[in-house]
Amino acid sequence: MLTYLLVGVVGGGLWYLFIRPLNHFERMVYQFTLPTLMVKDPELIKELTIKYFDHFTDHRAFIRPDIDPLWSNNLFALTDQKWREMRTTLSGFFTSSKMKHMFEVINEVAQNFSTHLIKKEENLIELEMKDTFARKDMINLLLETRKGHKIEEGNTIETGYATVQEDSYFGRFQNLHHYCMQYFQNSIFPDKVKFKQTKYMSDDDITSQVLIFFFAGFDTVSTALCYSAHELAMNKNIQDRFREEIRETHKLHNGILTYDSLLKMKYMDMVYCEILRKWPPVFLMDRVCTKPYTIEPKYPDEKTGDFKMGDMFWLPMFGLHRDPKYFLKPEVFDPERFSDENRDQIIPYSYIPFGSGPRNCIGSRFAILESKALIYNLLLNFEIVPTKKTANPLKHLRGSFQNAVEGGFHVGLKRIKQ
Ligand code: HEM
Repeated sequence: MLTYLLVGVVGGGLWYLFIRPLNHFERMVYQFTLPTLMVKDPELIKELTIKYFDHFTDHRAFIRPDIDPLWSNNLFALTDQKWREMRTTLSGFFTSSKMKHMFEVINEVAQNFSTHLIKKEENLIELEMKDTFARKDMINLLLETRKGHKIEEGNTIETGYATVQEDSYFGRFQNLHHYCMQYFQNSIFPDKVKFKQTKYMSDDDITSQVLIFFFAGFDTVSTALCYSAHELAMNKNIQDRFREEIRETHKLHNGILTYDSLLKMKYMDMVYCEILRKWPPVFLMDRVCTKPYTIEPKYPDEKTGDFKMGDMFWLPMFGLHRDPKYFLKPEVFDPERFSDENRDQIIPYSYIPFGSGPRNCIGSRFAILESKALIYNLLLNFEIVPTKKTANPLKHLRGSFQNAVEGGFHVGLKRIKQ
């Protein structure tokens, strides 16, 4: 009896402290002693991230500027006015025309990825994408940073950031990213960037931005690609239809992929949007209150939600994207959710893989472009199939800070004879 009482009291206390629903829109969680509002209501997401963005401009700082200036000066970590100025400067580097300008490089490396696999001359290449990429390439990246701006003949590609060995398949994709980052550094940031007519970005500022572009895009894009490979392997019909569209585009443009033709591919876009819906690489994002704010109650029995400076809220991407209120049968991989007819039914701000408002992902265009270029070249030459090692359903690895799955992403690549 006493045990039941104890369990009831402790359980109730924990529930009250950590997961009690307060209002229609929210759930309070604690990061140790720091109360954090988990915002579940799309309308409130809009209110806090767009309409009253001025009250919640920053992400939480993990590293003090005096300890690591390189980290704290990057766009993700910058706060308030410094963030505004840097964001204004950097936004110009991610416009459609800049992406168009980079496309040749992006596609060249994406093609190289497929060519390398074709050279294997194996009927079925069995791969674990994430593992290969994470273990081998991070080591290479850290140890072999060197100069150079070329793709060499043979089995090794050199970039300004890394040398990736020939058996490292998704590393070849990573090179796409490294290569483009080098482009940013060499071509878009010549010597010093002019900053608001009077100021200049220092070398350290530039390095900080290149650092965050690399890290923010490093794991996210390759994670999205791993999930893409898995879902396409498990959904043959979708893969076949997707390849059909790729072949049509290939034929129509005499085998030359252009920026415009890639982005015109509707089914590709539907598939990639659905990947980011079902498997958002960033499953949670934070904001810190920088100016006091009160959320007004919506229903008579609700209380106001008072934010003071330093309080936080979280945007739960994964939770929203898997909520049956917003996406029917959320576990089902269904690109039709993003067809022209159905897209309008998606409740605004229930789908936010790149975050929301002025602080959203600055690299989203770039991420989409490099992912699509890689998938295009891959599907043109290979059928992605499940192997004995393919886990289905995938299970997220608990206790990992990264977005990883139990046992890894195993698929097979079957060469398509042209
Ligand atoms: C599929 C790939 C990617 C996903 C899902 C993703 C997602 C996100 C999310 C959710 C945020 C936070 C947005 C918010 O707080 O509202 C973010 C911020 C950011 N991302 Fe990405 N990202 C991706 C790829 C990239 C790439 C390729 C780059 C760089 C080239 C990049 C650079 C950044 C930067 C610099 C920020 C901070 C923006 C700021 O604070 O102003 N991301 N990203």
